[in-house]
Amino acid sequence: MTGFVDLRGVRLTYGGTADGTLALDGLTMAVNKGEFAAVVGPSGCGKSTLMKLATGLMRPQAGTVEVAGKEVAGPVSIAGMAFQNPSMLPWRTTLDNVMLPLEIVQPHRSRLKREREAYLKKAEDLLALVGLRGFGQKFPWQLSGGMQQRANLCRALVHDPALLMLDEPFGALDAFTREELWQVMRDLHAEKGFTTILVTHDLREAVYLADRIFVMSARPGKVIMERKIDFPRPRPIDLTYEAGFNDIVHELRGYIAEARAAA
Ligand SMILES: Nc1ncnc2c1ncn2[C@@H]1O[C@H](COP(=O)(O)OP(=O)(O)OP(=O)(O)O)[C@@H](O)[C@H]1O
Repeated sequence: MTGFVDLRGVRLTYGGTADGTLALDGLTMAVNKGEFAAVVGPSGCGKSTLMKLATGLMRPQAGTVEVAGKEVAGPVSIAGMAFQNPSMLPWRTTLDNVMLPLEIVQPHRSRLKREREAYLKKAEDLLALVGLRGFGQKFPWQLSGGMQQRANLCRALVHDPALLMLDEPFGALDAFTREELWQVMRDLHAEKGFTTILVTHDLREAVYLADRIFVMSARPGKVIMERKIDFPRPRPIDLTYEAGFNDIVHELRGYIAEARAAA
């Protein structure tokens, strides 16, 4: 069975195949439709590179990358992305930042002028869903880091992507804000049902949010193991303080320590 996101035998070298950096080699993974997948691994193992391949920002030198049954040959328009740095445009209001993908991604781009009111409502509804009701007219620099990251998630989701790619989106936040945002993410995923791939260094974050965790080797990265996470949903945040939860975090930590030692 092929996954909604399907990478097979992928190799990616930066800066020329002869003397470049081999980032990924023999990477194979398949993420099912609607699944919340997390990718963890030693620093520099190629996690961000994997995200660039799955969103079509780069092409592999060997192997195949498919999304929704189609070989990825350019930027994947059904994907939304959010990174550690929200990078909001400071001269646009929060609402206008959230609306930005609609000015770029088809078919929304052609419809935006005609259906502006409906799109505005959609963006405002998303802001409300992440706890930012009434903040649309503020500029990003008037928001806290956690609020900016909430708005960033809205921007990644405003064009209803079937696939959401998250690269360390909560990494720069304090522990309390991070836990709040995990719950926001949990609820958005439950409500919208998009397929998600989350790259994170935070094993608690991975275990709390994911249905399945892919563990990568040290560079050149490949998937060395998959761990299914069966906690029922919706998952209360207190789960992260339970013994069974911490056992899984500890188990994953062991795999990564082994991968680092084998490098
Ligand atoms: N544009 C680039 N040019 C050359 N080498 C690169 C480039 N981007 C990444 N690399 C190298 O490829 C390897 C994988 O990088 P990547 O950023 O994918 O790893 P990562 O797992 O996301 O890292 P981290 O855990 O530190 O965030 C690293 O050795 C990195 O130095």
